[in-house]
Amino acid sequence: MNKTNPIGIFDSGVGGTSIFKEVHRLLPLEHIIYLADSKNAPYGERSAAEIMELSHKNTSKLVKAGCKLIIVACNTATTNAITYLRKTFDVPIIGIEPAIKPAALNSKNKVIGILATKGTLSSELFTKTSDLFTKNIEVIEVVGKGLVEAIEAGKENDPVTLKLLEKLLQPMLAKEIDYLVLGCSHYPYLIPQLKKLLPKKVNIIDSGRGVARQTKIVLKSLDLLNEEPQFKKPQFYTNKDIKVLAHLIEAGKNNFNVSYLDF
Ligand SMILES: N[C@@H](CCC(=O)O)C(=O)O
Repeated sequence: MNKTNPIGIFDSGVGGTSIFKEVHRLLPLEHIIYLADSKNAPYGERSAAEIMELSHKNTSKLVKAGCKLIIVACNTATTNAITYLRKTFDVPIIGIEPAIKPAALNSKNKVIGILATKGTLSSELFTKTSDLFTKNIEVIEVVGKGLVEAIEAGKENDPVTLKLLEKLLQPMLAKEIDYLVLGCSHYPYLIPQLKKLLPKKVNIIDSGRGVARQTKIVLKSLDLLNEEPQFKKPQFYTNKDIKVLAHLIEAGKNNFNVSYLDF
């Protein structure tokens, strides 16, 4: 494998672009190929077998494109399929999991909230991690049903989305959480709306920076970090609508390529 080969990132849709941004910020010399499987979103309501099959399809495409490392920028795909992917593909694979550990360690109230998909919250991997770090912590888990669809449709500011968000936060507000963990890579796109609905003392955390840092560590350890200037623009592919994706990554302002691809 060559240092100049691309990093491959996939998500069930546009949400993983929140992870892409952190990776691109930390590793600007890396060429990145991003797959948005928006046609099959949301993954969170699918069975573990379906999530594995879709994750296999996406990883296979990125491996065939010569990617030197794959980032599963989707909590639902990571928690349901990463063990299988690592067994199946001979390429380093980095996943994303809800940042429960820092929330649990830093919570003063000892009550934290986690907003994620049904697929993530019901996965074995999530349950194991959560049990490990939340011994003396109350965890209020809420399935963000409907939020991925809203973001995929570019409706973050729609009154229906805001009402839904308000309803989803109710159980967490009632228990006075002081940390909200965003356990889905789509949700960082709702941070401005969440800030308006939550008291100031509530810290909102996601896993984007951690994934970027981990990517750098792994590439360095394998001597695969690209150190040469590189002129290839990050390449995004979607199998649905390019408009929302282009808007989220500000493709007009940034020098990014967005194309339609049937995959
Ligand atoms: N990006 C989402 C995928 C959710 C979905 O498609 O339901 C995640 O991190 O879980």
